[in-house]
Amino acid sequence: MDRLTDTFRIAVAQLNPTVGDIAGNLAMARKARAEAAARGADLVLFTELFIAGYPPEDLVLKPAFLVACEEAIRDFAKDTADGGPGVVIGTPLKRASGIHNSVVVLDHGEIIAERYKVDLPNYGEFDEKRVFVAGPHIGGPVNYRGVRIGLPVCEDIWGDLGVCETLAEAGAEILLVTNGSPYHRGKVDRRHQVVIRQVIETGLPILYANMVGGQDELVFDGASFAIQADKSLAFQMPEFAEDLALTVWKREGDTWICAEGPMVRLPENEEADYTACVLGLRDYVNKNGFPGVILGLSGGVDSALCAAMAVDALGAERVRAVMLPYRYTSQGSVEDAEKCARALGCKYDYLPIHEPVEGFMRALEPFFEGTDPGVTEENLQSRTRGTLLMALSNKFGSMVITTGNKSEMSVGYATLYGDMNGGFNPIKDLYKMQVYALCRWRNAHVPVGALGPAGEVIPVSIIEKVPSAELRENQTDQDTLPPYPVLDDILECLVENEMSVDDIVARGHDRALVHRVEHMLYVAEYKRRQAAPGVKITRKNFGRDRRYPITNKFRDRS
Ligand SMILES: Nc1ncnc2c1ncn2[C@@H]1O[C@H](COP(=O)(O)OP(=O)(O)OC[C@H]2O[C@@H]([n+]3cccc(C(=O)O)c3)[C@H](O)[C@@H]2O)[C@@H](O)[C@H]1O
Ligand SMILES: Nc1ncnc2c1ncn2[C@@H]1O[C@H](COP(=O)(O)OP(=O)(O)OP(=O)(O)O)[C@@H](O)[C@H]1O
Ligand SMILES: NC(=O)CC[C@H](N)C(=O)O
Repeated sequence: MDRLTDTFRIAVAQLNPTVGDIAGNLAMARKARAEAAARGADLVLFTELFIAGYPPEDLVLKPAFLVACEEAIRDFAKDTADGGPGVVIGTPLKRASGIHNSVVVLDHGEIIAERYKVDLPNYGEFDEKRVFVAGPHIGGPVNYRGVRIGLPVCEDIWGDLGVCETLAEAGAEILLVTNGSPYHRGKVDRRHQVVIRQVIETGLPILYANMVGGQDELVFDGASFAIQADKSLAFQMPEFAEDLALTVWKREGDTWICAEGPMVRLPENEEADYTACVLGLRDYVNKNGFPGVILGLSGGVDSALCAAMAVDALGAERVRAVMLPYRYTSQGSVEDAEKCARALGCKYDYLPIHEPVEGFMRALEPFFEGTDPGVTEENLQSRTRGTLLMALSNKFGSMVITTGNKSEMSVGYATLYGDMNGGFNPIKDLYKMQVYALCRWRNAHVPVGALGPAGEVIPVSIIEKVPSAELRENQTDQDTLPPYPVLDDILECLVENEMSVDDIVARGHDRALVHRVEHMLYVAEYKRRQAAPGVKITRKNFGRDRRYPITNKFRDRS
C-alpha cells in the first residue's frame, strides 16, 4: 500500500442514506468507493452512522440490527483488499463497553481502527444518550498510510470535552469529522464558526463531511467543507444535494493544505428554507414508498405553497390537488385554486362537499335541536374534506399532505381529524409570515433540483387575499387571532426563545394579548401530539425539539 508522503486525495461522499436500509446504504457506499477509486482517491470519507442511516433511534437497541450493521462493515472492509482507496465510515458497534456510535477505518481488507463518539448530544432534536454509550476515552489518531488522521464524530467538535485538542496533542495531522448534522436556519454559518474555533485551538486543518437527505422531521443539508490550518475555507460542497467530491491535500512542512476541491455558492434565507422543505417532503414520500401525494387546495396561501413544494419535490404528475367547495367557499377561491394547479401543472379535481356535510347535519339534527350553530358545524366541513381526502388516499395510494403552518399549529387553529388529517406537513415549522415570504420567493425563482415549472406558480391574488378558513360567512382568521405579524412575533418569543411575558411586553405587545397567546399555545399541545410530522426549519420545531406536557397548569403571570 502506498505511503502518503506529499499528496493525500480524499473523496468526500456527501450521500443520502436511508435509516434501516443497511443493504441499500452499503450498495451506495460501494458505488461511491468505485467512483472515488476511478478518480484516484486514497481515502473515501463517509458520514456519521452511514451504514445504519441517521438517526437510527431505538433501532440500535435491536441486536439483529447491530449484527447486520457490523456484517455490512466487515463485507465492505473486504473490498479494500483490492488496493484501492481505504474508507472512513460511521456505524453503530456493540462492544464490551456498550453500544457505540462509531467510526471505522477500512483498509487492507480489514477494519484497521475503530473510534467511538465521546460527546453524545442529548438536547433539542438529539437523543443519543438514550441509545448509545459514550466512548470510554478519546481514541488517538489513526495512522492511515503514514498520515495521522483524527476522527471526531459530529458533536465531538461542538462540546467542551476537548476531543479535538486531545487528538492534536496526540499527534493528529488532520481531523476528518463525520457528521449527521440537521438543517435549521443559519446552521451553515454556525458549523463554520464551530470548525474555525477548533482549527484555532488545534492548529490543524479540519474536513467536515455531512450527510444529506430527509429523515422524518429532520433534513440533513450536506454542505460539507474544510477549513485550512490558516482558517480559510478550503472547499465547499453543495447544500441539499448529493455529491462526491475529490479533494487534494498537499503536505507543506508539518501541515496539510487542501490544494483542490469544489467551491460552490450556498442558498440563503428563503431559498434554503424552501429547498429544505422540498427535500424533506421528497424523501419522506419516496423513502416510505408512496406513488405521490394528494392535498386539499383551497385557494388560500398555505395549501398553494404546499402544492408548489410537492410539485417541486415529486414532479407535477405525482401531485393531485382537490378543491372541495362548500357554500362558504368564494368564487375567487375556486378560481385561484384552479389557476394555481394549472400553473403548477398538477392534477386538479373539483369535489363539492355539500351533500356529505348536509348528510351529517341531518343525522345530527335530532341531537342538536335547540343549539346554536358554531364551531361544531364549521369543523364538520373541515372533517368532511379530511374524510374525502383520506378516501382518495386509501383508494389510489397517494399520501395526504396536511398544510397547517406553525402559527396555526401553535395556537390550535386547525381541526383534529379534519384539515389536520395527513401523513406529512411540509410547512409545519414555517410561521405564517414566512409562508408569504416563501411564496414570493418561489414565484421569482426555481430552486436547484426542483421538478416544478418557473414563473408565478402561486397566483398573486392568493398571496394578497385576507386569510380566511371560509367555514362561515365573511370569516377571517383575524376574527379569532391577532394579525399574523403580531402573532408570529409573540410566538417566536414564546416558542423559540422561551421568553417571559414581561420581556415580550417590553417589545411593545399588549400584555393581555400575550397572556391569551400563551394560553392558546399551551392548550393546543394535545393537538400537536396528534399532528403529522413536518420538516424542521427553525431552531425549535414542534415534535423533536419542543417537548411540553399536555396536562400543564403553568402560566407565566408576570
Ligand atoms: N387536552 C385535551 N386532550 C384531548 N382532547 C382535547 C383536549 N382539549 C380539547 N380536546 C378535544 O378537542 C376537541 C376540539 O378540537 P377540534 O375538534 O379540532 O376543534 P376546535 O379546536 O374547537 O376548533 C377548531 C378551530 O380551528 C379553526 N380552523 C379549523 C379548520 C381550519 C382552520 C384554518 O384556518 O386552517 C381553522 C376553527 O375555525 C376553530 O376555531 C374537542 O372535542 C375536545 O374534547
Ligand atoms: N375549499 C377547500 N377545498 C380544498 N381544500 C380545502 C378547502 N378549504 C380548506 N381546505 C384544506 O384545509 C386546509 C385548511 O384550510 P383553511 O382554508 O381552513 O385555512 P388556511 O390554513 O388559511 O389554509 P389555506 O391558506 O390553504 O386556505 C387548507 O390548507 C386545505 O388543504
Ligand atoms: N449528530 C450530531 O452529533 C449532531 C450534533 C451537532 N451539534 C449538529 O447539529 O451538528
